[in-house]
Amino acid sequence: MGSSILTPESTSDWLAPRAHGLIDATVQVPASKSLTNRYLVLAALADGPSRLRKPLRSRDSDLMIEALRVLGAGIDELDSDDGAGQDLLITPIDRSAVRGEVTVDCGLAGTVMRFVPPLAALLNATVLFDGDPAARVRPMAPVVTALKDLGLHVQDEEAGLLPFTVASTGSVAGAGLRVDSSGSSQFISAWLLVGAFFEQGLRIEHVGNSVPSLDHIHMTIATLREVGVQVDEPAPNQWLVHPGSVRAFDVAVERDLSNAGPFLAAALAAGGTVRVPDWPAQTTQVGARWPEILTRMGATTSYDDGVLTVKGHGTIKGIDLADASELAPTVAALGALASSETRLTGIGHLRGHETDRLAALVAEIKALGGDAEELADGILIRRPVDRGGVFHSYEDHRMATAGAIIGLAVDGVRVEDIGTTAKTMPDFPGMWQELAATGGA
Ligand SMILES: O=C(O)C1=C[C@@H](OP(=O)(O)O)[C@@H](O)[C@H](O)C1
Ligand SMILES: C=C(OP(=O)(O)O)C(=O)O
Repeated sequence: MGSSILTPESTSDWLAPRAHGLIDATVQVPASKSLTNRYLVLAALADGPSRLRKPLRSRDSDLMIEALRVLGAGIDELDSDDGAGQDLLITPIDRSAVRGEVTVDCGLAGTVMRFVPPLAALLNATVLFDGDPAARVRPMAPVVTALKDLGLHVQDEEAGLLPFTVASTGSVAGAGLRVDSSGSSQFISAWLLVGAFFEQGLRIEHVGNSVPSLDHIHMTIATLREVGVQVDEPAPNQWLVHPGSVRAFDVAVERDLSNAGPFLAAALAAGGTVRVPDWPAQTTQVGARWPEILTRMGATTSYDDGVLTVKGHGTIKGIDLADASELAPTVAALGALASSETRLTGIGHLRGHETDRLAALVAEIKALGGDAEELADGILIRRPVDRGGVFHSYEDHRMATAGAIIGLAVDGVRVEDIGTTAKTMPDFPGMWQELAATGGA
């Protein structure tokens, strides 16, 4: 009888499709999480209604939408011009209104938990911020310290972690902040996004070890400049936001190049060709690095008429790569299939992402027969995986997609909680099955 009983794990695990032949797929990836959530914040503060064309709709963007609604923004859905998607029309927050006590659910979204508390400082409101149990261990101290340094009343029961309450009258003099952003670039982006609304603007200086994910800070600055906010970088690790306003805007949101990563990586994992249309010619997304990374790992890539094409040729080479930021779990999955070592460095802060990604990757690669170890600021993958088994996702969308990549090439990989991919890609399981089916899965 024992053998016929399904354990809870076996009922909820998702058997990753195994591609037995070359794949040949064209994949439309959803819009960028990072751009969608920046545009949402800026639209909520703009001087008139703004329109986001085909933004991301996923758990992280829906948490941001709900947070901004709770704080007084109007957010309505509209059919896109081509009828093939939805746009969002955002009516900004009336900052003169008195809001009283409200609660914001941050889920597990770093962009919500780091970007929205500074916005609350601009309102006459008392806002309780909380999130998933897994969010309650993500680093938040630099946000709380900065709020206090600006003179706001913050009540945090456990110093520097969610949940906490921010009380503001809505007027902040601004001036200068020193922020330790060695744990996340979001600690800088958060203040850049709202600095123009402080009476004197905002001068921000990073103190501490190096700032990770610098591309995301460049994205914040580029986005601010698009909507008329003046931002200077007087010296490395220093930023100056001039007092001003956000011009209402109408923008088509770029596709998410980080989320394109697992699909492009599939061309190497399974062999074959993957095309991603609507690849921007110019972008601030860190995913712009995919052509270079995948070429170094053995693919050939080409870009023509807005379509990025990646072809795999049956071998995967290990890579030495610094500062891969949110691309790291995808590169690690390829590293776990590669014929030589992969060393990813400059990503120590991934220990504070959705889970401790360094520990999680090492544990899961070892569980499938590979060999890997944590480095002070990254991971080293020594030997590829050689068998299937359960690949735990730790409520982390990028761990789940890493398991799916490995499962394309290795029999019997079962990804625990594939639904966690809804954080940024609600249709991932279906899109992945479709891609794998082109390889005979
Ligand atoms: O600002 C953003 O949109 C993000 C910044 C990065 O955070 P870290 O600096 O914590 O890596 C990135 O990894 C995250 O997925 C999104
Ligand atoms: C680190 C990530 O997310 P977050 O925005 O929650 O920090 C990520 O998406 O890889």
